[in-house]
Amino acid sequence: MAVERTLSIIKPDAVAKNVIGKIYSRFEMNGLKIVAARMTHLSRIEAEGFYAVHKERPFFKDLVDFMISGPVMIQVLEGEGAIAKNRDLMGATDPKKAAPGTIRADFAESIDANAVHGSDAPETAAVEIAYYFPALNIYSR
Ligand SMILES: Nc1ncnc2c1ncn2[C@@H]1O[C@H](COP(=O)(O)OP(=O)(O)OP(=O)(O)O)[C@@H](O)[C@H]1O
Repeated sequence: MAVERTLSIIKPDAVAKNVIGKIYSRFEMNGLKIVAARMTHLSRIEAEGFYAVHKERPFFKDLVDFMISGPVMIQVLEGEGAIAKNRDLMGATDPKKAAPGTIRADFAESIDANAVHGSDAPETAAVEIAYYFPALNIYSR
């Protein structure tokens, strides 16, 4: 399987719960390396731009309001099959439907406050990584 990179965001609910380290452990224990990371408090413009594909969806305003409600931790994960592996570790979007042992089953409260984001395909991973990290700030390992 090819080595890939994917964009991960630990959302405001999980940052507020103080579980960044626990989530990072899951990445590391499953062969995903953190090759770039940054804590930030997104502006409304940044969050709207990031989720632009969802702008016609009924939940768009709530999603943006939530993403700017507190600091987030944004990272690039690298590893074999990193995109699918991260999605597996995250679990289903709705934590009530997420498999036991996944990040969302263990740390998320609701479909809005669902602890993490992860890119869903190579094309979106490339766009999302470029959105938050200039290439020169990512270290190959
Ligand atoms: N029906 C919904 N009601 C409220 N919020 C929703 C709903 N569907 C999705 N969302 C929110 O919008 C985010 C993006 O939706 P998407 O369908 O891309 O989910 P995802 O791919 O599982 O999650 P993410 O893109 O955050 O990794 C979700 O993580 C969730 O927080």
